[in-house]
Amino acid sequence: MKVAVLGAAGGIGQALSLLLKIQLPAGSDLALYDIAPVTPGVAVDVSHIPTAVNVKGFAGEDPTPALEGADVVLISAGVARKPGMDRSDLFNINAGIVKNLIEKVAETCPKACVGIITNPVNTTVAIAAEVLKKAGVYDKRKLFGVTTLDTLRSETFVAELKNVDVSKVQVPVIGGHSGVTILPLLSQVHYVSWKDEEIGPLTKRIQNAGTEVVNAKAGGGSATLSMAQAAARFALSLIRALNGEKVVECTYVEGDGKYARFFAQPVRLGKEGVEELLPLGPLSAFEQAAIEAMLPTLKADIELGENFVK
Ligand SMILES: NC(=O)c1ccc[n+]([C@@H]2O[C@H](COP(=O)([O-])OP(=O)(O)OC[C@H]3O[C@@H](n4cnc5c(N)ncnc54)[C@H](O)[C@@H]3O)[C@@H](O)[C@H]2O)c1
Ligand SMILES: O=C(O)C[C@H](O)C(=O)O
Repeated sequence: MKVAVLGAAGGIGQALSLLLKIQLPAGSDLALYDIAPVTPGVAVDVSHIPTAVNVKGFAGEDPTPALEGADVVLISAGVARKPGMDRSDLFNINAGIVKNLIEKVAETCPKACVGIITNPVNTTVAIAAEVLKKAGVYDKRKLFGVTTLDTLRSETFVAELKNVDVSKVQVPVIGGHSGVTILPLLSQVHYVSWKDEEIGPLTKRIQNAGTEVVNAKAGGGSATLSMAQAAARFALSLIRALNGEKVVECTYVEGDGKYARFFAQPVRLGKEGVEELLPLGPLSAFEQAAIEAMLPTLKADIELGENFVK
């Protein structure tokens, strides 16, 4: 199994590379790529950790050598938010970066599973889909927006608020990855009962958690360490599935289009990527209303990405 990280010299990329070096199955190859000249050095650095994972680093304008033979490509290349910005403010720079990188994926490893971390995820995934489609290699089972950080945050905040063992908390998070499009299905959390007045504020905290980090870092970037853990969890689940296990994760994929072309939802992963879209399950009146309320934003975000490529 070969995993390529594009954006590997960045805040997320370096921490993710470390986690993958430590946790990928023995015999895996890890290719680290970034435009930053330090990237081969990042690879040398993590390569000294004694695990049976082969690491190579590549810098410069062309990601092709990193992508050759890749089974999984994780993309965190691009710019991050500063206080006062929305994720959508990153579109002008990150749209072109994702488009160019995905063109190389389409040429070099068209059958790879691709996880997009670069914001605005609601839009960059649509860009990636359109680029792959144009190249005639789009397989919707293999393209993912990585929304796992919303799941991690939901697990953490629910456990804190309800004083329960965090390792037992599971929270499906659906929709997209910005503001009101992030919807944790708190009504489905097992072993927890809710007061009506808890749901609104907790939902809002989860939706604004990215901004909480951006403000706390005060101009020094956005979530990197928790995001690296989220991306590692997603990638390791995907790799277990590609190796034959059945694994369930929430992720932003092209589904049945009931709500929007792309929608984060629980999916069963298998040897070819998404094997089955799982039902959202019973929704509370609050959750049903929140889905309806997010759809204009989510659909506009998706359309922006589609039009960028067309
Ligand atoms: N999906 C999520 O939940 C989530 C969470 C946190 C951050 N993000 C997003 O991830 C992205 C990266 O965040 P970060 O904190 O790692 O930023 P960063 O600035 O620390 O790192 C970005 C890296 O991308 C590299 N890069 C820029 N253009 C490139 C190109 N054309 N090819 C290859 N590499 C290129 C830079 O050299 C840099 O090393 C941002 O867009 C951020 O908003 C997403
Ligand atoms: O909030 C951001 O800009 C980064 C990321 O999407 C996050 O949720 O932390």
